[in-house]
Amino acid sequence: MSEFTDLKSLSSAEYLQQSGDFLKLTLEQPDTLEPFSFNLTDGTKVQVWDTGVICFEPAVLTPNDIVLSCGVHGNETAPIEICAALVQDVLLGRLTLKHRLLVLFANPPAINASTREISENLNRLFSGTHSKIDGAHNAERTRAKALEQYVSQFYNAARVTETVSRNRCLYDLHTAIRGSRFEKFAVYPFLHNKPWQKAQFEFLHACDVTTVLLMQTPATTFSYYASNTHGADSFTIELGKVQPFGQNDMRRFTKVNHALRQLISEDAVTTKSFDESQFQLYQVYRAINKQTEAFELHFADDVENFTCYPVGTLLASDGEIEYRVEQEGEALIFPNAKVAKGQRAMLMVVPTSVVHNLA
Ligand SMILES: O=C(O)CCC(=O)N[C@@H](CCC(=O)O)C(=O)O
Ligand SMILES: [Zn+2]
Repeated sequence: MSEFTDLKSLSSAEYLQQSGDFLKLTLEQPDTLEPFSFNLTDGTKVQVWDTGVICFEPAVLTPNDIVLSCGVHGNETAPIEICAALVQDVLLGRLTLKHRLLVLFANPPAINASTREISENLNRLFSGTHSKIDGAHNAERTRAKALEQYVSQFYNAARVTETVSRNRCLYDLHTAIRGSRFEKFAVYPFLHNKPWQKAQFEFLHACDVTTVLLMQTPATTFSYYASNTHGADSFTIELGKVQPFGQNDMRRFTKVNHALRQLISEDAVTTKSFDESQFQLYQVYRAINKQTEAFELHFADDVENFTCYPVGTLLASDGEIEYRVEQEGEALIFPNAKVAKGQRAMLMVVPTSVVHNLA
């Protein structure tokens, strides 16, 4: 389609069929988009459920239900660019879909504003937190509730046969505020002591993600919601450091791009057998929550995720409270003094192994 095609002269369906640019359509109408649907020439049904919410259903049934999400934090642009290109290629017939797919551009107003959030952190509002009675009403709460409904609708609408059990996954793609000793890493939500999945580590390896943080407690994140509520294989996947649109070096995402495209268009992703020695595995040693507005970090903004300091080093203070390194090998991750009071301001993590609980 010509780059001069005017969105306003076409219906949304016509625009999408001609341009494949679902991200542009979403960002032009960031608050709401009337649902519509059409079929691709190969029979794949395309349904737009809302702004940023697009569902694809191939004509032939497979057991896999795949959700890809991005833009939960509006300034994390690389995953948004990856997903937008992937959706466009499916819509324009350059990538043939094999499995049911739901793609979510999670927080369009924050993407437009190039900010992490508008009113509050969307990724702290899942598993019903959006509707806690003492909470505020805002666009992120409304969106968190809607996203839960769309994910439920997607998984529940799968055409189930009696003999085939379905495989659900949800990969929530992010980038981190800081640089990282290990550029890409995943957060594996708490599985309530069920075994960690070897096939999922193999998929992460194919995505060029070999650092994994294993969580030991429930969370209010999107990935924990998908895992705990829907039994999906799910991760938060951090693909590098935040950059403005157009400033991502897309060559750094070749492997993850390829793996995601294989995931949706082929029977299986090409993987290597799991070998723990090729991974950096961590578990949470302690979570440090911001208790007062006096919370401050005692290291520089360019200190990378997974940095270790000697035992006794002062890392943060919160009024009278001091947080010092307690254990050899303890590494910091996601330090952020700007979070809301009561929220996680930093995690301290330690190396671990999964061989004792792996399926
Ligand atoms: O770089 C940071 O400090 C934050 C990056 C980010 O958005 N991380 C996610 C992790 C979610 C999880 O724990 O699964 C977040 O904080 O929401
Ligand atoms: Zn994020």
